Amino acid sequence: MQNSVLAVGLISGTSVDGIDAALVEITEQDEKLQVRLIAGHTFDYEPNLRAEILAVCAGEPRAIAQFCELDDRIAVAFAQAAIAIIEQNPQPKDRKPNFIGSHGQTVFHRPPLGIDASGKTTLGYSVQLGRGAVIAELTGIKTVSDFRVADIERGGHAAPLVPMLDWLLLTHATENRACQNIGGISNVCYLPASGTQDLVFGFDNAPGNVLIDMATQKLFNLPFDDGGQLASQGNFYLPLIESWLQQEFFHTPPPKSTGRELFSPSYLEHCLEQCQQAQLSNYDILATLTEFTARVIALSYRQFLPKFPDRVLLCGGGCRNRYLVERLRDLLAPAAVMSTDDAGVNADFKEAIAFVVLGYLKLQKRSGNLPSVTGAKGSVELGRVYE
Ligand SMILES: Nc1ncnc2c1ncn2[C@@H]1O[C@H](COP(=O)(O)OP(=O)(O)OP(=O)(O)O)[C@@H](O)[C@H]1O
Ligand SMILES: CC(=O)N[C@H]1[C@@H]2OC[C@@H](O2)[C@@H](O)[C@@H]1O[C@H](C)C(=O)O
Repeated sequence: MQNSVLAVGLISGTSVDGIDAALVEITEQDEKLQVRLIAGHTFDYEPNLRAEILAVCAGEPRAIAQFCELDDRIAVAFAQAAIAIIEQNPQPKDRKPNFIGSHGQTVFHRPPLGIDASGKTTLGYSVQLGRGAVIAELTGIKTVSDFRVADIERGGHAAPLVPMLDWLLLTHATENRACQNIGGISNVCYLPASGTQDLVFGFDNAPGNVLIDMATQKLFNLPFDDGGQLASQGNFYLPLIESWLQQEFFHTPPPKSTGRELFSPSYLEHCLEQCQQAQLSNYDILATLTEFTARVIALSYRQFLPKFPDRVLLCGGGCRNRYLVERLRDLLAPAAVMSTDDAGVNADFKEAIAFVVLGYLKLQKRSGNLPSVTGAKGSVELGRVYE
């Protein structure tokens, strides 16, 4: 049976740089999914809204009423992004999207702590703002949202969730692959050749651009290190990197997830103080933070992946940082390193596409999580539908 749907995927990630919107057509035949990206666009947050999101992410206290107001402001921005991408890309016969899959904006993420000696269970907690009900109301389109809740209820980390898309679209017949997302935070998904769903393995493995971005803003008053050109003018300082690599998170076995709670402004401050004590120039500092990011990724492969991959497929904004990619090529040899663009999945909009696919699975009453990745007790449908 062939089934074709049109949908919009929406996400703002941990970089908080803007809302990624993807207009996508999904076609399914004999359980083989085909995903066509019709259009992708990033809609920048209005600066005041972005500043408020970053303040909440950094743990600044807010009254519950302010928090709810922020939730609705984000939802309105998401709805506007959906409407804009639909209007900018009129479809034949005035075809309208069947649904929106919206991840929202993560502002807090705490992994599950499991069961302690006294028998107390602490489930994870993950807060995404931009409620689906408002998006559905403003767009008039059925919206699937709240994707992380059900996995958390089963004891999982509810992150990363994109490995379902990686498995569906990027598994290779003979090659062991790793999909490496470098967003604000980095996460990896290991796809064994012709592997079944239960053999997929993935986890949040490193900071992504978060430290590099914060340092670029602080030291150079620029939003990010375009192409890695600032870092490429410096020399990295290995003794500091080696000491930073000792951090517990990097040595904790998966399942594991993290966020801006760990790689926070105060984490960066601590790094910067040490760099200044070592008398590094601003260029050296960026080179050191970039090398640190690349080495954490490489270390995680050697420590935790079942096998070293034949090929690494990069996605997320970090794959536009040429210096970082060059360092990864060196550190991940002999694996071939390229972008998911070269394997048929747009590297900038992969996460937005993933939330279309997860929304599609929900509407088909199919499970969306991978317990082998999130550590949940079982497979479960992800998301809540708002009409
Ligand atoms: N040309 C470029 N050169 C260097 N870095 C870039 C470039 N373009 C984007 N980036 C980096 O990518 C970041 C955005 O990446 P992305 O949109 O994948 O993050 P995200 O989706 O917010 O994060 P996450 O995947 O953790 O949720 C920017 O903040 C910037 O650091
Ligand atoms: C809680 C949360 O939003 N986590 C993000 C974050 O950003 C990257 C990494 O950490 C990943 O685990 C996840 O996002 C993507 C979309 C995911 O769930 O696959």
